[in-house]
Amino acid sequence: MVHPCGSGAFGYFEVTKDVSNLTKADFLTTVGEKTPVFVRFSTVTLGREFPDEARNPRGFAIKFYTQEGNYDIVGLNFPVFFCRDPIQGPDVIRSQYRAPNNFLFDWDACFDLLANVPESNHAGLMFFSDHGTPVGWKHNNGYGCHTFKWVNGNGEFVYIKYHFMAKHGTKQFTDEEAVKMCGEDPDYSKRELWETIEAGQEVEWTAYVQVMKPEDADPDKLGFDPFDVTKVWPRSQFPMQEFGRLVLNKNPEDFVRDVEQAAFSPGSLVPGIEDSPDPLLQFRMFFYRDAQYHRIGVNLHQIPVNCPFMAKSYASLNFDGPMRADANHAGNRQYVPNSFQHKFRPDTAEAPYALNDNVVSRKSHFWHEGKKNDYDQARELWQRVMSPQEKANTLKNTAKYLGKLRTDRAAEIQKKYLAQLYNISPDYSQGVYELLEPKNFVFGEVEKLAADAQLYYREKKFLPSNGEKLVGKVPPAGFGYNV
Ligand code: HEM
Repeated sequence: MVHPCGSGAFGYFEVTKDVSNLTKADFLTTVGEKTPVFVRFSTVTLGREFPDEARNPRGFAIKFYTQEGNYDIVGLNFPVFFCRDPIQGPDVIRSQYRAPNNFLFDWDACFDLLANVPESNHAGLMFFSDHGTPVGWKHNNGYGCHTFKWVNGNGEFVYIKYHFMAKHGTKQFTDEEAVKMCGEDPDYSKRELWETIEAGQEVEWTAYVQVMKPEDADPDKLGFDPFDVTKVWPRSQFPMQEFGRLVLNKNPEDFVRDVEQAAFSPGSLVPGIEDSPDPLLQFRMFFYRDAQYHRIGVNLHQIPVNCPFMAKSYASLNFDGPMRADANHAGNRQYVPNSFQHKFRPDTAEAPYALNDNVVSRKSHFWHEGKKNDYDQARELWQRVMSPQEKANTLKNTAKYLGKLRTDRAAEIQKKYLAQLYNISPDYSQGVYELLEPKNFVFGEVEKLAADAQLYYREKKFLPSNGEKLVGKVPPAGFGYNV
């Protein structure tokens, strides 16, 4: 179970810049238009009653109640995730979770996964920096993380990434301050949001997109895979374009009804916004609802916070079943396309969700797999972006937790993990090693391992094969079945 500890609030999204040339999404086409929203913040792997200032990534999930149905952005306060292969997602979660035999937090598992998955160390660097202990929910930026597609009225599309930048600025606790706050007020983040809104203040983020033309989405030209959720798009190449503001101004009335039973899904899309060929995103589009059908029930959309109450014609796709109490399609056909006129939308023949094209999947040719360039962006973050103070804190935090390993494999895990850091930047690795207590190996062993740490647990079949790569445009010959 993930993201159980969290809280949220209602508000609105307002379009501030015209992006109608990029997307036909109805709620984004008119400057000044306001759409109601609900936003839930969370820690990822810590329990519901666990102190919410503890070291962890933060969930940042937005539900837009649009007139075309609900649209969810289910993001994080990190712009990247720990893995790119969707089937590895549950492993990432379990490695940061409690050990099943004794239910104790398991630092061996956490570092073991980072040690063996080269691409996880971009998010790993953020995790152990003070980014892992932000001051409450409101001093966080929110990121969509994945690459999405915006499609305009002419059927033309661009790839995009979302950024929600905290208007109140970002703030972080040091490890010591966060640990102290966990004891003083285990509900710090939840309380801060609640009290800010109760005091009549608004909490706000400015929304930006980065835009990439499909013909530019070629990893060989870019030097990174634009569909890899462990990578960012450099802002110098893909500038941030403002398009709106996200404002929270109303607290929930009932925690269980409005917050606990909120259900977000990356598959909850509206026309004009589509997925990209990112396999982890495509996987998420399906399984969130499965988790929620188990957690809440099949008619979860009838819970007020999940109900698409703004939709011009609200006809649920869950025909019949338990808890069903609404008009059951109200006499409309329960399938599309059909030959009947829709009772509420007589003017449209379009299916509720029509895809722009049929390129929605990719072969498992991860462009960075097994290459040293997997570390390039983490190196950029370490060497160019982080201040000397931020680096010093990161070294201290990392060494503190790396020193907590207890299993008989501890030294091996520590060495392999430091080999990953060495490939990011030798001084990063050396800095952690110097602060590590106790030291059960010499640094020379780390240097040796680093030579091929990029190949740890790489399956040959996933290494990019000759000439095969995913680019943003449909190849003239199509893919496989598509020829
Ligand atoms: C394959 C990798 C992943 C797995 C297996 C996974 C799994 C899950 C599951 C099972 C839930 C609970 C769904 C529910 O009951 O409502 C969840 C919630 C969530 N996930 Fe993921 N997740 C993955 C990757 C990601 C990524 C990449 C992001 C961000 C871009 C993300 C952001 C979130 C957020 C924000 C929530 C909580 C939403 C809320 O507040 O209710 N997850 N995830």
